[in-house]
Amino acid sequence: MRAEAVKSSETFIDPIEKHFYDIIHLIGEDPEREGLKETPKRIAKMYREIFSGLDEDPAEVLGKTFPAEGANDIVIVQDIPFYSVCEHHFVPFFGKAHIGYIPNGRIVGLSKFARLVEILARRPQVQERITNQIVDALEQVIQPVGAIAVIEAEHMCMSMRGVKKPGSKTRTIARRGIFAKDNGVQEERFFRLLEKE
Ligand SMILES: Nc1nc2c(ncn2[C@@H]2O[C@H](COP(=O)(O)OP(=O)(O)OP(=O)(O)O)[C@@H](O)[C@H]2O)c(=O)[nH]1
Ligand SMILES: [Zn+2]
Repeated sequence: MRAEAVKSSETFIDPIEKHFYDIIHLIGEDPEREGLKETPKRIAKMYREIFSGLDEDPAEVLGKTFPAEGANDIVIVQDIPFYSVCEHHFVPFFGKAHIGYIPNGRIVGLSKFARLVEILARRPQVQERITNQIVDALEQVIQPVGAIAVIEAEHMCMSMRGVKKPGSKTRTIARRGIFAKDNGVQEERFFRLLEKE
């Protein structure tokens, strides 16, 4: 591979730009050719966007909750689409998240589930961690009777490179409270209700 390209760092607004300028050179391309000239800047801007979840706190996103006396049965928000970045290869993995919980006097605004998935996905991640962080955030903020999250995703690092198996899906699950304690009774209900879709 080539040596690092020479361009004064003053010409870069974002330090990420400088590093991508060098990477483009190192792979054997010309970072000064017209089509690539603005690419380091675009990538820097994109990285600030797709990793913006690192600056956000899941508990804060769910922070606003509401009382709901008598709401003591399962609530499911399903098919929340997301795009994340695999922390091993820095290529996308994407799919859908399904979240269920049984309230314990307090409920969460429905949009906040999508916001929660969004900020957890906008970080370098592994699928298992996002799944667990979803239920941990719910536990922390509203102490539900139980919480469950399922994520189904395709990993580009398995599709476009490496083992090259496009279409293969990974499913992860995380359970807290009653979902982990009642020998699968609530978990089975959750999956039955999901299948109704
Ligand atoms: N458990 C888990 N593994 C992941 C996730 N995303 C990517 N991986 C895996 O991370 C692993 C990294 O394995 P390594 O052997 O260190 O890297 P590699 O040589 O590039 O592996 P290959 O992908 O098999 O070519 C691979 O098996 C990926 O499939 C994820 O969200 N969860
Ligand atoms: Zn990967």
